[in-house]
Amino acid sequence: MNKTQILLGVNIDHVATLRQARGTLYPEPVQAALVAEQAGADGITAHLREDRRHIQDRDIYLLKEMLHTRLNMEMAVTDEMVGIAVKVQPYACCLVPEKREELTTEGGLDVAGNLHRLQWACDKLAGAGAEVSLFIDPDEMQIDAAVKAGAPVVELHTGCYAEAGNRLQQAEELARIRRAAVYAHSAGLQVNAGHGLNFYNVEAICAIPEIVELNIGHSIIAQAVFSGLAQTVKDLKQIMRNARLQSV
Ligand SMILES: CC(=O)[C@@H](O)[C@H](O)COP(=O)(O)O
Ligand SMILES: NCC(=O)COP(=O)(O)O
Repeated sequence: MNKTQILLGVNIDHVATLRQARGTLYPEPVQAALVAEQAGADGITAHLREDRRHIQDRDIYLLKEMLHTRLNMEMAVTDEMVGIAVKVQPYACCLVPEKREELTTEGGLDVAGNLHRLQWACDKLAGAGAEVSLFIDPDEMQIDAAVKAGAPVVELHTGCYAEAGNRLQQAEELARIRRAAVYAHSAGLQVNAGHGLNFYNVEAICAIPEIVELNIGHSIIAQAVFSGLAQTVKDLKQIMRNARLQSV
C-alpha cells in the first residue's frame, strides 16, 4: 500500500436527489460523475436504495457503461440488490445498512450479528467479480466479523466523528477510527472511510496512513452549488493530498 496516496470516491447520490425533487431529466448524475472523474475523482460511488429516493436503476447501468475510473455500488444486503449487482457487475459493492425511514445512513452493518447472510452476499458478489466492502462502525468486533465474512475491504463509518458535538467527543471518535484502521489493516483488510466528511473535518482522517480511500458525497455536492463540481473535487483532492503528505 502506497501510504502517501489517499483516494477519493465521489458519491453522486445528491445530484440525483436534486433531479428527483422535480422529476426532471436534469441534473444528470452520469454527467456529474464524468465531470468529477475529469476533475480527479478516483472513483464514483452511487447508492441504489430500496426506496429509490435518489439514484435510479438506470443510473447504475449507465454509470457502469460510461465511467472511466470505477463504479462503487452501495447497496443493502437484500436479494433484490444482490441480484441487480450480479447483473451490473460494478467494480466494487459496498454493503450498507438501510432503513426506509432514515434520513441518511445511521450506522454501520452488524456483520457479527448477521455473519451467515454477509458470507452469502460476499460470496455471491465476489463471484460476480466485485470487490466487496462492508460499511461498519470503527469496532474491532465488526472488523473480526468482516474478515470471517470474506470481505477484502471495510469502510469505516465516520459519522460519529463528523457529527461530534464538541472537540473532546470529536477527538475520542477520531482516536476510535485510528485504532480501528490500524486493527483492520493488521488483519489484512483494505481500509476505506466515509460518511459526513467535509472540507473542515477531512484532514484528520487523511492523516491516518492505514486509510486508503475516502467516499464523500453530500458535502461535495453542497459545496458544488457555490464552487462548481469540478473545482470542488479539485480543491478537496488537494486538501486530502496535502494532509496525507504532511502526516507521513
Ligand atoms: C453509507 C453512507 O454513509 C453513504 O454512502 C450513503 O449513501 C448515505 O445515504 P444517502 O446518500 O442516501 O444519504
Ligand atoms: N460511504 C460514504 C459515502 O459514500 C458518502 O457519504 P456522505 O459524504 O454523503 O455522507
